[in-house]
Amino acid sequence: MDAVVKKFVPQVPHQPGVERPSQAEVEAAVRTLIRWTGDNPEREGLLDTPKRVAKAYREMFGGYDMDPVEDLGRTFEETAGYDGIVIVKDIDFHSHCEHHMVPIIGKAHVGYLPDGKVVGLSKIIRVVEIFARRLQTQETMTAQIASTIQNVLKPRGVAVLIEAEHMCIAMRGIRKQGSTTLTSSFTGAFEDSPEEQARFMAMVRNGGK
Ligand SMILES: Nc1nc2c(ncn2[C@@H]2O[C@H](COP(=O)(O)OP(=O)(O)OP(=O)(O)O)[C@@H](O)[C@H]2O)c(=O)[nH]1
Ligand SMILES: [Zn+2]
Repeated sequence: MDAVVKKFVPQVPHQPGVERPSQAEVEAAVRTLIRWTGDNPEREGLLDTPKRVAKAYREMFGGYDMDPVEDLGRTFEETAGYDGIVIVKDIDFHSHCEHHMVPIIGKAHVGYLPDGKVVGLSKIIRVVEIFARRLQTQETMTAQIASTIQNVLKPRGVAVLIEAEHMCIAMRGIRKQGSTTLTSSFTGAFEDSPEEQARFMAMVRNGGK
């Protein structure tokens, strides 16, 4: 995990060298997929579907047009000296697996140890959203959230735990419902300290009780 975190460079909105197709090209591609299912794209109920799918894709994959660095740039230093752990837990997300382009549905838990400044809590949620709204593996998404917060906010450490169900496992292939995949990424003080990791995990599990 460490190697992934160190290699990651916050991504520019579009992948370099990728040019977006035209609306007509996307709609034609959706008509092709409809024919691949065995249905008829010319029947009435499917006539507007290519347009709807193109619009839905722009929304579900809107993370390529968003920059997490911007959101994390707005910080506050007036915290009355608070330097304890901050955790935003149970952040629901929907992503899509990069292998099958079907949903990954889960929750992210993100914690950090401030170093003189904190960030708006909604910005942590936005970072999760931005990486979720891209084609992903769960491991990559976990590492991207941790390393982006570490690199931009520069706290003493970041902890990310993601638990998710992959529809490519539930709906097709092995067709196993209800399995949950857990991934975690730790940077800074969390990376070096099993006690800090355990404290994060306990607070996520028990809400700090
Ligand atoms: N590591 C990892 N694997 C994932 C993730 N999402 C899906 N996968 C797996 O990616 C693998 C792709 O395997 P392949 O053998 O290339 O593709 P496939 O023939 O469709 O595989 P099956 O799903 O086993 O039918 C599968 O084992 C999926 O379960 C993820 O987020 N992380
Ligand atoms: Zn998949």
